[in-house]
Amino acid sequence: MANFRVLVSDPISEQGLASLLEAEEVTVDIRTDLTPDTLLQVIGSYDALLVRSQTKVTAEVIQAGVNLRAIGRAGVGVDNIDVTAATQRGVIVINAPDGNTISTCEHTFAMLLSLARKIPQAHGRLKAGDWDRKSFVGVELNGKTLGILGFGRIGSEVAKRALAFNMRVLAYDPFLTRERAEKLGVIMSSIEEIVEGADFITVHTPLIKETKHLLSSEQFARMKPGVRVLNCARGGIIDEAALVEAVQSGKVAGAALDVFEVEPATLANRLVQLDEVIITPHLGASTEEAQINVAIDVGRELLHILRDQSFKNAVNLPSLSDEAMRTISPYVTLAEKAGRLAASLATGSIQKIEMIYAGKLADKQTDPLTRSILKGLLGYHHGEEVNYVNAPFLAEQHRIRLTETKTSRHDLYADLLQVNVHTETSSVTIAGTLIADLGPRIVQIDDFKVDLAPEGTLLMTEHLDQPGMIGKVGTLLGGANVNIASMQVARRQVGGLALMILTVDKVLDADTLARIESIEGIHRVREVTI
Ligand SMILES: NC(=O)C1=CN([C@@H]2O[C@H](COP(=O)(O)OP(=O)(O)OC[C@H]3O[C@@H](n4cnc5c(N)ncnc54)[C@H](O)[C@@H]3O)[C@@H](O)[C@H]2O)C=CC1
Ligand SMILES: O=C(O)CCC(=O)C(=O)O
Repeated sequence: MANFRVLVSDPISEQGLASLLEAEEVTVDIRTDLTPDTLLQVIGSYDALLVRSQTKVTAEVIQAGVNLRAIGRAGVGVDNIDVTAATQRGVIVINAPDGNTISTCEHTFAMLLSLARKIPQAHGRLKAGDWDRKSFVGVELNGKTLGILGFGRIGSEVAKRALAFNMRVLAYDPFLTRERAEKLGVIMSSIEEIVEGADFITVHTPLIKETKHLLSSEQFARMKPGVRVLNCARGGIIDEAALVEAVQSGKVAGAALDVFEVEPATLANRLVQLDEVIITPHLGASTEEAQINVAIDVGRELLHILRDQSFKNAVNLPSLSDEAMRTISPYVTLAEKAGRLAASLATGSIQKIEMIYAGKLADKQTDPLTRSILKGLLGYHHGEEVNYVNAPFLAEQHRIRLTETKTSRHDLYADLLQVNVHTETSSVTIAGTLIADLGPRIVQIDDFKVDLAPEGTLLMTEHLDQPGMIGKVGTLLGGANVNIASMQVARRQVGGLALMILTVDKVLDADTLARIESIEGIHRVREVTI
């Protein structure tokens, strides 16, 4: 049994990690004391790395992790992981997106109420021995407008609670539909409508190029006087310098922040010092429940990856529903084998790969098939370093043009997957389909119609369609003690070029291949194990 080594380098609930800790084939090392340098020294001997947000998984760490197959994040945001570097190296990055949604939403709501009623400030004053009732007059949430920027898991949960407090909720998210907004009882709005119309604004987007400083001085200028803003998502979505100014000018009556542009935040951050700003040290997901939930989710999926089982929550792979995965998975093997076969027949450096999905396949999510074709194609030349994660990246790196075409009709087959590979000197076409009870079949090689199970070692000859050719090859193979398991012959026209494909029981030596190639009338011989 394989023995996988997993390094857990941040504090993660051991109760949640039980499935990983108890797996017979997995050794888990929990080492939360590693410095960046020691992490670099030890990472080479691990198959997987599990982190929360403390460990910085840099390109250097990923490079040093020569055996790394996966990096797991016990939480949502993966901004402490260099996902691009992981993708380039073919390392899968997974997160645990669902486990801390409710905790972070509840923390946001706790901050919303605290902000409205100045609870932290009043608490601090009384703890200091001062019974001050005048300074802490708050506002009600009842009847106020809450603007939510980013209406994903957390944003939509915040909305439900706000509605229960009789707030009017405006929501903006590029993926929000009117239908969903209506169903949840929120008003689908633009960023401008939220900025100009809300009494409270809360952000729940990831921190990406498009959301960096989503709220900046320009937006603060257009807000209602006395607006209150919250950030329990990521530091940097609200421009901190602009927020300081807006609070000091009185435009913003208060802010509640769980996250900061630089963490840990210190007294050097002016927001930490402003009385109107209430703060927590990135505690959104810090509940017993959330920490167990995210550990269960990430531990389970990591185990699936190590066991080569299907897994969820990959950040650098397309995400498919279970149903979509079920319908597409029978084609995955066909796609990879079609890619490998195409690579074995193509001569010269590949310039362009066309992938055509016809018939029923045209309605499916075909990204996993495209990745499988590329894995088969590029893996033929580059070996094991190519996987589903880095195959598109490697194609891009080799400046190979990729095209994908979908067409809902096919004259002969219910569904057909076709790969056209163009090199600087030639082109190869491979097409395949799934046939009930038989599984994947290759049905076309260039313009030859064939019916071939894509498995085992294939010997392919292109030769002149003339009497005796098959016999000569068969005799030669018999003399070399090579058994033929199956045979296909196709031709364009009588006496023209013909294609023969033999499935043979063992890989041929170079001498036998050369002797076949030297038979008169044989134009080309190729052998591939797929
Ligand atoms: N404070 C904490 O401890 C925690 C913080 N978070 C952070 O909260 C944020 C949201 O998490 P989830 O709701 O789970 O993620 P999610 O992926 O479910 O939702 C994010 C939403 O933001 C939307 N979005 C993306 N670009 C946008 C844009 N330019 N404008 C408006 N919306 C945009 C997306 O369409 C998506 O619906 C993440 O940044 C996450 O890292 C999550 C958990 C704990
Ligand atoms: O691990 C944590 O507590 C941080 C949670 C978080 O920010 C996230 O899941 O994105």
